[in-house]
Amino acid sequence: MTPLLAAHGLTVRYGSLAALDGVDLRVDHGQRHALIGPNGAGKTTLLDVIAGATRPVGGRVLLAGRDVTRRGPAARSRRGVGRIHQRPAVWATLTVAENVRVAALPHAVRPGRWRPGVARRAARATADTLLDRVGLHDLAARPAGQLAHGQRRQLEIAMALAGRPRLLLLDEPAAGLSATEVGVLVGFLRELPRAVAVLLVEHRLDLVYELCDTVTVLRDGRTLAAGSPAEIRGSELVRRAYAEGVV
Ligand SMILES: Nc1ncnc2c1ncn2[C@@H]1O[C@H](COP(=O)(O)OP(=O)(O)OP(=O)(O)O)[C@@H](O)[C@H]1O
Repeated sequence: MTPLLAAHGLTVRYGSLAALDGVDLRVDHGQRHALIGPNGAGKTTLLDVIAGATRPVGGRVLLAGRDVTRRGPAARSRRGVGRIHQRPAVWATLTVAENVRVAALPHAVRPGRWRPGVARRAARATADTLLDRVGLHDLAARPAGQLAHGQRRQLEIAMALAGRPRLLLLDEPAAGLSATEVGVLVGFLRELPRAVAVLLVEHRLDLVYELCDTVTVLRDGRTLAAGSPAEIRGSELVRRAYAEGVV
């Protein structure tokens, strides 16, 4: 079956540094795939390339078999790529509900059927549902800038889901969250429908092993290992890479 995401030979250079050096990655429909590795391994750069925010100097990105290497972030989003960032990116002066509605609007009606009133109503309904799901319904009227970090994280996830992604890129979603908030996040991610595949960058290996069925380990811009959580957990190569300098 054609994979949802296929990346071949991705290379990104910053001066003499190869942030990515010929990386291959495959994510299947509905998969929970983790990307781990020491600091500076290239994990965020790989998400950037998949999201279309960074153009590689070599390699190709295919989404459901289509080459999108030359397409920007908006085109990737239309093709089903959603993303949350290391630092939650929300519009601080808009309310929580408005943030999700704005994110939902371009996806609210099918292309060619655009009518402003219909789209606005659909976006409003999507926002209501998603704010319920992430537990922010009671804060819907609050400016997003007033939210605590963990709440912003939930809001950004709701905004990403408003784009109806088939592939959700999550960059360290647990960073800066309290233990309770991590529990909420994990519960939420476990309940995500399988129609959404997840590519998760996370330093907390307990979360990786709990949430993911496949793990790819990067180091110095290259793939060090890939396999099931059990295989990665048992890998001496991975253990050494982590012992030598991580997190
Ligand atoms: N815009 C940039 N300009 C120059 N170097 C960069 C840039 N972005 C990333 N790098 C370098 O590329 C390498 C890979 O960085 P990247 O952020 O992808 O790593 P990472 O695995 O996500 O690390 P971390 O776990 O610390 O977030 C690092 O050496 C980093 O310093």
